[in-house]
Amino acid sequence: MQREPENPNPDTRKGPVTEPAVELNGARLAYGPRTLWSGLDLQVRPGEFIAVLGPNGSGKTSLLKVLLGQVPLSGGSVRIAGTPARTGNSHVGYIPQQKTMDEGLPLRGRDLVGLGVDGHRWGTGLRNRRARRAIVDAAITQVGAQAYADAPVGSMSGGEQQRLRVAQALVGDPRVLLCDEPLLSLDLANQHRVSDLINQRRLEHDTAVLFVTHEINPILPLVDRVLYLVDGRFRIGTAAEVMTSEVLSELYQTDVEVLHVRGRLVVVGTGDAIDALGSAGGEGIHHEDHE
Ligand SMILES: Nc1ncnc2c1ncn2[C@@H]1O[C@H](COP(=O)(O)OP(=O)(O)OP(=O)(O)O)[C@@H](O)[C@H]1O
Repeated sequence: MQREPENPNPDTRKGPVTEPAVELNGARLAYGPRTLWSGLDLQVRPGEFIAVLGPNGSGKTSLLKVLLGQVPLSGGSVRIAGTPARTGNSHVGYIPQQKTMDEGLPLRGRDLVGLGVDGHRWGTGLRNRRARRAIVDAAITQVGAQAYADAPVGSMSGGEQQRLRVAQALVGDPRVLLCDEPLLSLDLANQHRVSDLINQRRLEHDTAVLFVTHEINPILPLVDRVLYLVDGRFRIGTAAEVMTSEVLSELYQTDVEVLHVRGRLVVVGTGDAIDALGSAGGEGIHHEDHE
C-alpha cells in the first residue's frame, strides 16, 4: 500500500496553493507559569506580508520558534506550509536575528548561503554538487551579492552579511519566510535593500512573510496585516486598523498616541522600546513630535 504523503500538495507551486501558508488555531504559549499569549487564531495566505510587532519580551521570537517547530505550543494547533510545525521543514526559510560574525570566521559568503541547502534533496556526488552550486549561485545573484560571495563573512559589512542571510533563507525555495528583525542595525539604504529583496521574493513566488520588527516604517508600504502583541494581549488587522491611538492604548493599557508624520507612524507613550517605531533613520520622535 502506498503511504499517504505528509503533505498531499508538497511542491505544486506552479498551480495555485490554496491552503494557508500558516495556520494557528487557539494557539497558546507558556513558559512555566507565564503565558506569553493564548487564544491566537491566525491564518496567513500565500504571498501575504505580516508584520509582527510588540515590546521586548512580548513573545515575537517565540512565535517564530513555534513556527520553526523549535518550541511546542502549550495549547491549540499550528500548521505551516501544509504540515504541522516541525524542525527541518524545507518549505520554511528563516532569517535569524543578526549577530555580528567573528572576523576570523573561516566561512566564505557562499558557504553561509550553502548552509541553507537541504542536504537530503541534493545529496552528494558530482552532479548533485553541481546542482547544489547552481542553486547557491542563483540565490547569491538574487540578492546581488556576487561581488563579495567568495570573501570571508567576517570581513563583510553588516548589510552585506544580511543580504547573504536572506540568500541562505531563499536557497531552499521557501513557501514561508520567517524574519526576525532582519533590518536591525542596518542603515536606511540597506534597510530598503533587504526589505525589497524579501518583498520581491513574496511577489514573485507567493511566499508568505512573517516579519518581526520594532520598526514598522521601513516596511509599512509592504505590510498586508499587523500582529501586535503586548503582555498577553494582541490585535490582528491592517496597519490602518491596528496602528491607532485607540487600539495601542488598549493593548498597552495606558495612553498611547499614534501620529502620522510625513507618511510615517510615530508612536508616543508606550514607555518602552516600541517608541523606537518613530525613530527610523535616526530622526528623533521628540523632534517630530514638536513640529
Ligand atoms: N525557553 C524559554 N524558557 C523560559 N522563558 C523564555 C524562553 N524563551 C523565551 N523566554 C521568555 O519569554 C519572553 C518572550 O521572549 P521572546 O524572545 O519571544 O520575546 P520578543 O518579543 O521576541 O522580545 P525582543 O523584542 O526583546 O526580541 C521573554 O521574557 C523571555 O525571557
